Amino acid sequence: MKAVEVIDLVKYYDSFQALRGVSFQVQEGEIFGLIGPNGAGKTTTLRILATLLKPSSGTVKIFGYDVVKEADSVRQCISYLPEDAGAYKELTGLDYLKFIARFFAKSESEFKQMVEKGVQMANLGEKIKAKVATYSKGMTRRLLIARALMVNPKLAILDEPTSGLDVLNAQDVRKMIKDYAKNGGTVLLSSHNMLEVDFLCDRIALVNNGQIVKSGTPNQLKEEYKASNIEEVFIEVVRCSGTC
Ligand SMILES: Nc1ncnc2c1ncn2[C@@H]1O[C@H](COP(=O)(O)OP(=O)(O)OP(=O)(O)O)[C@@H](O)[C@H]1O
Repeated sequence: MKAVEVIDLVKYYDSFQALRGVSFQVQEGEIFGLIGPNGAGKTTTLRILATLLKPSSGTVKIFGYDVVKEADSVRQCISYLPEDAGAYKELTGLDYLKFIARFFAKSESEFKQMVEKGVQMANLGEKIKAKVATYSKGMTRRLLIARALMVNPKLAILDEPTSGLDVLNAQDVRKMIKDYAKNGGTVLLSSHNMLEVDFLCDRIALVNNGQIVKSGTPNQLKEEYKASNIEEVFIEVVRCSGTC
């Protein structure tokens, strides 16, 4: 089944056109990455999918539900993690996970399962009982990713999940995302780190200047452009656009 179907998505901020006809699909169980430089339109796309921003035109469906006409049904399928998300600093990590789980769990046993899963995913050891105010950036990010995934969304929308993290924390977060998809979840993420998506994503779309300039599996793209990594592919695609 199609988890995401985006057709000819356009977004204007006043007279500025941030998205110029973006189309892509994500299949259930995939990790799909929107990759591109700062200002390419990744966050705008993700915020529209998360029902936080209205498109100017085009169609977006999440598991068959229209993000404009059926926003409530879409919200029940997704978990969205913004790039600049924060957690309540005065709560402990554990209390924060419990606070979130209360909104989503339909029974006491589901609540317990969610919290247990969140604690396991965040993998913060004894620090889970310390206040979020005492966490490093990496620890907070791990808590937030755990929060987004523990509620078992059909689709996790993660904006720059590893942004600002050191190598070890970034690797932990990537593993959390991989494990989530291995267990049947679908993930749509954005990144401007073109090297990490090789490891993480089943398929990627390269976004530049409000448009998807190329999409495929990382291997397909590297082969097509005889490149050793996605950064080289991106440079080649942008260099060639309009001239090759
Ligand atoms: N609220 C807004 N009002 C006006 N312009 C905006 C607004 N939000 C984004 N933009 C513009 O739209 C374009 C796309 O921005 P967007 O945040 O979607 O890019 P991005 O690919 O997520 O970038 P980054 O990697 O830096 O987060 C940029 O030129 C940005 O300046």
